[in-house]
Amino acid sequence: MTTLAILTAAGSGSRLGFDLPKALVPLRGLPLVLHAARRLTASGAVDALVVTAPNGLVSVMSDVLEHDPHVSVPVVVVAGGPTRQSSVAAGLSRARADMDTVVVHDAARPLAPAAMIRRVVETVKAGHQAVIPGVPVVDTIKVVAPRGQVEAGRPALPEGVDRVAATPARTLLRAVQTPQAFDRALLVRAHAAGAARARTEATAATDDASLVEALGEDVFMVEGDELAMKVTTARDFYYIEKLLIEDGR
Ligand SMILES: Nc1ccn([C@@H]2O[C@H](COP(=O)(O)OP(=O)(O)OP(=O)(O)O)[C@@H](O)[C@H]2O)c(=O)n1
Ligand SMILES: C[C@](O)(CO)[C@H](O)COP(=O)(O)O
Repeated sequence: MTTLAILTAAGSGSRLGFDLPKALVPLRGLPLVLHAARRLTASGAVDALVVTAPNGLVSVMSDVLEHDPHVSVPVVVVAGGPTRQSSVAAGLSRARADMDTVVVHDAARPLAPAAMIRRVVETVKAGHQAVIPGVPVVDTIKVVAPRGQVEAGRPALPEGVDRVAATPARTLLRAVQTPQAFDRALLVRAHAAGAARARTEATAATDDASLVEALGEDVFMVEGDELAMKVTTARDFYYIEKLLIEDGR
């Protein structure tokens, strides 16, 4: 039985604001997607890779990955969709029946360490069907009431003002990272059930585990890692570059 990793790399990186799609932006000379692919390979926990590429860049992405001596597992590049959820679904459609475990990882998290990748995959192999990494949050998190909905008995709020609806106990909150690993059949079922949401950012699931939760199935959490942080803005990019230099690479 084997493990497939779907590496999502089809995003544009609009919040990063560089000239290239985010996954192709070089970090210390190597595109983000290659950092992530090398770490997945180095973990020894992954047997094959499916990488999602922005429309029109499938062959560019293939060139980046197929000639890298450190990516020693078979790689297939597919065109992604309009949302992350639809891109993962495109990758998942390439999973073969003999692949019992599927790992979903973001190229936008290029430094996820091999030990953390193994931790997530091994927990699935040990019988937990959906496993995600999480880290404690440092801020107090508030839930605000949905905007644009008139709340009975309350005056309309001016632009730029939200009403706080709740304060979840911080000790129970975790910020969730990738890679997330799943029993393949469960992930296929979760994506099939949630497929109607995948078309737009407004409705799409922001991670794969939430599609599994929507089925009413358990999702389990293991310890994440600061190095698995997501590159969203330019500030994240320069911070992660500093982490990489400190890490001696
Ligand atoms: N249609 C999409 C959108 C995102 N992704 C991937 O999903 C991961 C997380 O997405 P995000 O950080 O939001 O990347 P972008 O969509 O590129 O960023 P932005 O929203 O700033 O444009 C990234 O590795 C990205 O390449 C994808 O494969 N397909
Ligand atoms: C999947 C994810 O990385 C978990 O934290 C995150 O939800 C992706 O969000 P994005 O807005 O697509 O970057």
